[in-house]
Amino acid sequence: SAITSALFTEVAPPHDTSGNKVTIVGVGQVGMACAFSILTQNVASEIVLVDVVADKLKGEMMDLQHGLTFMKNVRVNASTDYSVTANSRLCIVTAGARQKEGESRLALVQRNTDIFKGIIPQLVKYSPDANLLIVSNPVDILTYVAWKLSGLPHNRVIGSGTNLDSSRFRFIMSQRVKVAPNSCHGWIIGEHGDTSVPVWSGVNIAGVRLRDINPHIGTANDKENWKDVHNQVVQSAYEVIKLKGYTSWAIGLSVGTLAQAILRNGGNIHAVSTLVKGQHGIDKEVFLSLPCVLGENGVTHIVKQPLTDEEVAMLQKSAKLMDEVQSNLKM
Ligand SMILES: NC(=O)c1ccc[n+]([C@@H]2O[C@H](COP(=O)([O-])OP(=O)(O)OC[C@H]3O[C@@H](n4cnc5c(N)ncnc54)[C@H](O)[C@@H]3O)[C@@H](O)[C@H]2O)c1
Ligand SMILES: O=C1N[C@](c2ccsc2)(c2cccc(Oc3ccc(F)cc3)n2)CC(O)=C1Sc1ccccc1Cl
Repeated sequence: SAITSALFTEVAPPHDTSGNKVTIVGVGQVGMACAFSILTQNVASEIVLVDVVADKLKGEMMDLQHGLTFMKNVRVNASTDYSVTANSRLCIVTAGARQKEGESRLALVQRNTDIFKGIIPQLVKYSPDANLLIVSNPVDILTYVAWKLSGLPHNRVIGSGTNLDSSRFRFIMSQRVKVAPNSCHGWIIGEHGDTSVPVWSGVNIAGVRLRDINPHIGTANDKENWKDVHNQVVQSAYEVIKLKGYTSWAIGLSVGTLAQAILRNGGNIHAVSTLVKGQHGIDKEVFLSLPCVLGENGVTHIVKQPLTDEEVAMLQKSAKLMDEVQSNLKM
């Protein structure tokens, strides 16, 4: 235009994409909480949104764009066409159908698997070098589905897994001990949701293991009933749903932190869902959460936590059940 030609002398053609591009598929409650978290934590230089509902997609894009003057150099774009996602370094998938009243989790899995058949190949077509971060539920099985549909190496297909479970555990623990949540340490591993596994031997504050103070911690005969902390992790998920109808902010902050570890090649360790065949006696191709080192090549290492026989048995039970569900899926 007359203004831009009066304003600028072009030196070289600008690239149409930036170095730190993140795609988010699904602009529902979770997807937009992830977008806002990534935007405000300055994780990405470009955020691209994809959804099938065009009006909501454009509205969410515009609403974020109108706030960009308050942020550092971030671009926000959106389209129902996956070509807009080209050259993403990280693709986050929050798309999916919600569990219907009385719907079995297996039925939900098949519905979301069918949705993934239209998403995952498109993401890989335009960003073959990207990491995939799966959030949609059931997240462990859908991370397996995404891995199979993508053809990517398993280290680059990650599920948010028990990252949110672990964060809720640490917060509830902090309320008991009355110190900051990020100074309370504990790892929840295994299957995300109702059947996750708290590793009581690792629960510590400043390296002081609570089990060394209370040897019964996490057991039925613990007078302080620390086992209830894990029960509250599950109950609080249902309570938030009952109170506000969905959950968003905690999972959004969790995903923002995982995205930062991956995009900054941070080497940070988080409980995320990864291929656990060969770990803790598991011989099935299933994804469960263990403490993983995260960087730009996805999961680079798995921490070999010493676990009790009971903890190993719970992991193996989840692995068996998930393998059965996966074998019944029409991929
Ligand atoms: N892993 C976790 O810890 C965790 C925590 C909370 C929620 N979740 C899961 O995240 C998912 C999203 O939750 P929500 O509350 O945002 O749901 P939502 O219904 O608000 O949003 C889902 C979005 O996906 C979109 N969508 C549906 N089919 C699509 C397709 N084929 N392509 C692109 N987009 C599509 C919908 O249009 C909608 O905007 C659910 O599966 C939920 O269970 C996981
Ligand atoms: O906080 C959350 N909100 C959820 C949700 C979000 C929108 S609709 C339902 C939610 C809550 C309760 C049960 C529930 O049921 C499912 C259904 C499928 C599934 F694979 C996992 C849980 N889902 C999704 C979800 O995974 C969480 S985290 C969570 C859930 C249960 C126990 C412990 C935790 Cl840490």
